[in-house]
Amino acid sequence: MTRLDRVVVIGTGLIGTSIALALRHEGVEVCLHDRDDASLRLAVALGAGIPLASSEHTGPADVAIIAVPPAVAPATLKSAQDEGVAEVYTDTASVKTHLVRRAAALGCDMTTFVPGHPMGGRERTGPAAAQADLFLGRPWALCPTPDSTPHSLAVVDELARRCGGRPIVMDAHDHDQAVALVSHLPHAISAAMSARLLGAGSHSLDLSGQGVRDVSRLAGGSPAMWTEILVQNAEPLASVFDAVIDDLHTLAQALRKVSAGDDPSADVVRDLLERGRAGRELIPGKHGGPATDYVVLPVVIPDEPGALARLFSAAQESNVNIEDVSLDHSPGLPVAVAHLSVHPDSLASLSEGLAKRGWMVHTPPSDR
Ligand SMILES: NC(=O)C1=CN([C@@H]2O[C@H](COP(=O)(O)OP(=O)(O)OC[C@H]3O[C@@H](n4cnc5c(N)ncnc54)[C@H](O)[C@@H]3O)[C@@H](O)[C@H]2O)C=CC1
Ligand SMILES: O=C(O)C(=O)Cc1ccc(O)cc1
Repeated sequence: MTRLDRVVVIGTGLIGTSIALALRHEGVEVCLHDRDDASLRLAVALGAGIPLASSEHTGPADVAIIAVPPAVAPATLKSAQDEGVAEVYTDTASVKTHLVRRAAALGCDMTTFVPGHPMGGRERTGPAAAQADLFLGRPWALCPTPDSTPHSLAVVDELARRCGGRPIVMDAHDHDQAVALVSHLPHAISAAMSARLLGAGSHSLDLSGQGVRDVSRLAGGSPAMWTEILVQNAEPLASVFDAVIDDLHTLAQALRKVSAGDDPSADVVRDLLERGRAGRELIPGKHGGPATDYVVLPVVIPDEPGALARLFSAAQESNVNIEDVSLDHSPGLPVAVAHLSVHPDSLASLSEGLAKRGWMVHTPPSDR
């Protein structure tokens, strides 16, 4: 097994601290560094490791992880290598071709460097949002350069696995094309949709339900960091945008025709919705297999302490495993709606079990 006894994390924000916490759980010794003292102190207080500056070790660590914003990642790598903090280096930046080009131009040692990208994250930044299980079951792209040694790749592969991730080795160019579609496009669409809300009056915003919350989640990310990401992946991203704009343009045209009385144009609308549903079904589940299509059972619950606990225990008495749960609650109302996600085979037992125990359930129709 590849040795991973001591690591250095540079950049103790969301990603760096999450990696550090995951490695601490594995018993790995972690030294931390951040240019911002407050971030470093919080990461230390969370148990992510000890400050690099106070470490008694003088020799290089097994691997250093550069988890800083994309624009400063190449220069941070260069100074870490100049100081000899580790034998092997990786990073977590969301775009790879730009980083590799800049790192080579700065004279970084490309033999000990294996660019990486863990595909786990959230829309919050900083160590306070860090989670040890952020990468559990998530893909972790490894994009070795032509110069990266097999030993360097083996060390970074081991690092990703010890954090619970699934390493996938790929070329930096292919990586950037892929993330343009599956990561950067969703973020930009979330921002574009949410930006529309700026002009909306409160009479519109008051009607906000789960749909607008779901689609706007990513727009909550850091505009500064995401500008760096989108700008670094400009070409692949612009091409994906063109395709989406084509779809939306066709949709707008069809809607105008329908509104002018051309009923058959509704087929164009349906076609996009059908393709959308089919595309969504292709997204692999968290653990790489086909996505499990859970069904959601809405249950009305009183807005009072202990209501959720009673609901869960009723589900347990019905012998049903709840896979996920979300709550919809309108301010001022004495009730909320708990959406319980369960395996389709369990829906009937859960629905009957809860109804029998006095809960108000709304069994969904089988298809819409
Ligand atoms: N946010 C996300 O969900 C994901 C982000 N990434 C990538 O991971 C990297 C880090 O992102 P986050 O942790 O979200 O950002 P963050 O803003 O939470 O953390 C970045 C940290 O880097 C520190 N930093 C900045 N310049 C530095 C320097 N020169 N030397 C030392 N520390 C420095 C900052 O003080 C901050 O604590 C980015 O490159 C991002 O593209 C990758 C996967 C997911
Ligand atoms: O919030 C989410 O769902 C994400 O997908 C997070 C994310 C953000 C940036 C990345 O480079 C990779 C993953």
